[in-house]
Amino acid sequence: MAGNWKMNLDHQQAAHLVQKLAWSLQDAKHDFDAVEVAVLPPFTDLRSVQTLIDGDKLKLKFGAQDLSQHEAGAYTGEISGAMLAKLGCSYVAVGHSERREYHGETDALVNAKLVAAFRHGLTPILCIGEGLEVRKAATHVDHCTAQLEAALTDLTAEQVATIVIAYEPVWAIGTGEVATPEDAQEVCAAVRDKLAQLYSQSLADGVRVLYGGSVKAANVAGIMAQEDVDGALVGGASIDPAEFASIARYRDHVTR
Ligand SMILES: O=C(CO)COP(=O)(O)O
Repeated sequence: MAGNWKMNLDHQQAAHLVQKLAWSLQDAKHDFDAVEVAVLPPFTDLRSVQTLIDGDKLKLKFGAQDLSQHEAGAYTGEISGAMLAKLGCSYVAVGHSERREYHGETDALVNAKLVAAFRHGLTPILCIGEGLEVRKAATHVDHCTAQLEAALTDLTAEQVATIVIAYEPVWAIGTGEVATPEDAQEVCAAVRDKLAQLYSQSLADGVRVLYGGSVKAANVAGIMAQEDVDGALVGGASIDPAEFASIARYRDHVTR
C-alpha cells in the first residue's frame, strides 16, 4: 500500500503524519510482512521522514514521487536518483499521469527515468493508465499495455522482476470516480499477461501490480479482492493517517 502525497504537506506536517500513521498501524498490530506500507512525500519532506523512520525504527518504507533521468550537473530544479538513494528511499514513482500531462513526460523519458532509478538501487513504481477519451473508445487495455512495453524498453528481466506497476486510470484520479473492481482487474490482468509474454509467466506472477484512483477505506476491500490486484497507490486518502491506516488494513474490512 503506497501513499502518493503529491504536492501536499511541509516537512513538519510530514513528520506528524508519519507518526500518526505509525501509531495507528502499531496499535492495530499491523502485519508489515503481509502488507508493506510506503509513503511518497514531496522531496522537501524526505529528510524529515527518513530521520523519523530510521530513528524510531518504524517499519514504514518511503520514496519519492519522481527523479531526474540524469546523473548530475546543470539541470536546475532536478533531483537525481543518487540523492534519493542517499536519503534511504526504497521507492520512486515514475511516469505518474500528472507528470505525463503537466510536464510532458513521454514514454521514452519514463523509460530513461526507470533506467536511472535502477542505476541507484531504487525500486520504481511505474504508473500507467488511460484518459477518459481512450476509455470511451474502449482501447484502454491496448493503451496501457503499449505504455508498459515502451516504458520497459531495454530493461533486463532481473530489473523488471523487481518493478512495481501501478494502473491508474486518469479519469478516476482525484475525481471520486473509482473504477469498478472489474475495471481494475481487467487492466491489471492484461499487465500481467503482457509481462508473461515479454518475459516469463513466473516473472509476471511475481511482479506487484497496484491499482490507483480514488481508493478509500470504503472501497479498497473490493478492489483488493481481485486476483491480479496486489495493492493500491493512494493519493488524496493517503494524507489522512487514520484513513490510510485503514486502507492498509483492508483485510479487516467486511465490505467485500
Ligand atoms: O494519483 C493517484 C495516486 O498516485 C490517485 O489519486 P487519488 O487517490 O487522489 O485519486
